[in-house]
Amino acid sequence: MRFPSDDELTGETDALAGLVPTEWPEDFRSGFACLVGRPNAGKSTLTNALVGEKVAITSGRPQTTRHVVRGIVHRPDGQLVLVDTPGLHRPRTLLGQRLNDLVRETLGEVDVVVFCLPAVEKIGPGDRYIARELAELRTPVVAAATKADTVPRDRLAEHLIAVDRLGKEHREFADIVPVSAVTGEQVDVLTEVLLGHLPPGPPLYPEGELTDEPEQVMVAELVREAALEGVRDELPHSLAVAVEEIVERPRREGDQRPPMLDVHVNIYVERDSQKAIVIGKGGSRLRDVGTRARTGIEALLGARVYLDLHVRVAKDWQRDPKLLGRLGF
Ligand SMILES: Nc1nc2c(ncn2[C@@H]2O[C@H](COP(=O)(O)OP(=O)(O)OP(=O)(O)O)[C@@H](O)[C@H]2O)c(=O)[nH]1
Repeated sequence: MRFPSDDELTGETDALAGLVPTEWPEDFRSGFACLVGRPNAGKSTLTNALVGEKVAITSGRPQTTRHVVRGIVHRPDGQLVLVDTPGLHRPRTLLGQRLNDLVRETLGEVDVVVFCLPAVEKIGPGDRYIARELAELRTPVVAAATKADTVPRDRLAEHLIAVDRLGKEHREFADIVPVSAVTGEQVDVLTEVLLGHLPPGPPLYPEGELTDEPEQVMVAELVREAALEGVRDELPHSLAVAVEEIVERPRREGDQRPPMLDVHVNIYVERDSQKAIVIGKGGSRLRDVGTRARTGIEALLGARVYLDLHVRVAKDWQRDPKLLGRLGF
């Protein structure tokens, strides 16, 4: 009963293929950035657009940072490492408080913060709360007017003015960049702006490296994404996912097919009504969730997967320190 190593999954023997380069241009810059913004602000989509491909996994390498790396942007003149921050929320629950401590710590340690403010929505109390928090930091903050493709130019201009005003009310933004992660418009500009905020230094990761997020976290996230699809508004923060076990099935000698993994996952919700939403009529929605998540997990792990999903009601899981610990908070 063990989780197969990366080597076994990819068939690669040289896990360190592509070492960190020993030579780099004199004016090379490298460092860390964090994307923040209220839920649905476009952080994940923008991360993928900046990295240029869907984040892939690699592991078994010491981390340069204590933080979870979401993606790495490689450019001839610099390297930008995007690290994860859990959502920045008003601390209403224990989860909120813990997240916020973690968020503050992370934000204080990166070189630049990207504050995502979607152009489709008016700036609201949630954004102001984050702006106030960011004003406490010394880290430069770049405001990204995300989802710029969704509004006409005049609305975008109004949004940019509102973003500028928000900065002036709290702490002026180092830059304001409209960007669309979907059309790719201005993604390069944003990358350039962010690189400009990094200190001079050597590349931190080998070229080709995209992220070193542990498999279990990535698997949990794929399930969470699938489970929230279409019901994000109803269950935004009431759903947590824990990967209980990933077990490789024994194989007959000489079997050339990819390994078969049993992946056991619990989805936690807070109320029976939420459980019903996740499961759907006669279990139809949960089956779809499973199919979607399984496809992603198979691509991620390079293995065939049997995905076993259980939806459990854990009343007030957000306030239960033991359960929070198990869920990785
Ligand atoms: N049209 C358009 N839609 C976008 C863009 N970026 C994100 N979206 C959509 O906006 C929704 C939310 O995007 P996410 O990237 O998941 O947002 P997030 O900030 O990571 O959300 P949380 O995980 O809830 O914090 C998704 O449906 C995306 O497809 C964009 O540039 N243009």
